[in-house]
Amino acid sequence: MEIIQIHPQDKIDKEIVVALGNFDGIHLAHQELIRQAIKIAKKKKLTASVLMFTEHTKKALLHTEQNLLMSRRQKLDLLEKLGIELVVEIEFSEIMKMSPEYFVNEFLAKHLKARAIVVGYDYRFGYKAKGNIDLLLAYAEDLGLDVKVVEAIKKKKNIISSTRIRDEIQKGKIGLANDLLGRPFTIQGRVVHGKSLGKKMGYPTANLQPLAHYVVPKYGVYDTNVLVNGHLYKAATSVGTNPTLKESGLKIEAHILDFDQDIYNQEVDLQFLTFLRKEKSFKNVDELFKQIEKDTNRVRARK
Ligand SMILES: Cc1cc2nc3c(=O)[nH]c(=O)nc-3n(C[C@H](O)[C@H](O)[C@H](O)COP(=O)(O)O)c2cc1C
Ligand SMILES: Nc1ncnc2c1ncn2[C@@H]1O[C@H](COP(=O)(O)OP(=O)(O)O)[C@@H](O)[C@H]1O
Repeated sequence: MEIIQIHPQDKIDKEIVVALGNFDGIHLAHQELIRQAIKIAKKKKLTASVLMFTEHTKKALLHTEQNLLMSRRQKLDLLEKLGIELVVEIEFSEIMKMSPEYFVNEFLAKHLKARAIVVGYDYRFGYKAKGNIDLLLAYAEDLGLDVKVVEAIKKKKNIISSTRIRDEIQKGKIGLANDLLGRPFTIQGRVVHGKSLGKKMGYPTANLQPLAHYVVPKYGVYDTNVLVNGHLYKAATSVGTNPTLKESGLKIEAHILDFDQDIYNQEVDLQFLTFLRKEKSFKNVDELFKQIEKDTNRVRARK
């Protein structure tokens, strides 16, 4: 899969079919859009592409909201796995300024050489999101562009959306979120140093520094898997502020079962499977670690 970063004036030299959207999470409905794009690409001999909006690095650093379902790396890896051939990245601030007409007639049709477009039923585009599906269809007809609009896909009577998945994760409904994603919600993070109390008490934990501004799962303990160096291990994971220890700030820590390696500074993938219990403030550290033992046993018992 080829990845290119462009500015509004740049032109690309391939004729493409382009799937449009933000694709945070690449959930089941996003996956359908991507399948449709690939189908059209095969039929019309076009390059199967996705247009991705990036944030200016400085702005991304200032970003205070924590709501992403995946990092850029995770998105690119999944798009490649699904069969996308080209990802075109452009800064959102540059797209935002284009009028709906310029976005379709100039940017998509001329600069990107889009010959077909795949969008979801509620797609908006252009300056102040003024463009909608009807407008897109009208411009496309004049240009002779093929447009495939994917209807709203539902699961359990509700439309699948990134917003809905974020809400479920924040409520601890990981099972449902994973059903809508079509895979486990996964936080990528680097293992950093904590207070080293875990090791002393027989339950070392890998403290994760997330690699993106992920949505934060409901505080509590989760049954998880963790991918370390290509190996998948079971792990009992805590998300929260560790109230027993009067700590402050968010901590995501995984006790990996049957594991005894130094993994400081390594990047791992933490896959959330089930919410086990709420975070609690225990009377003392011994009580806390008795409970951690029980949590670990529940994870061990999982098939
Ligand atoms: C499975 C598991 C469950 C946890 N549950 C709680 C909890 O309910 N309340 C709490 O204050 N801390 C909880 N923690 C966090 C521990 O306080 C923390 O992992 C421990 O103090 C070790 O910290 P360290 O990695 O900085 O050494 C839990 C940790 C794990 C691994
Ligand atoms: N089973 C395990 N689960 C998680 N981390 C482990 C495990 N075994 C060894 N480690 C290593 O030990 C570190 C955790 O030990 P801990 O005492 O909790 O230290 P810290 O407070 O720095 O997180 C991890 O970052 C990792 O390098």
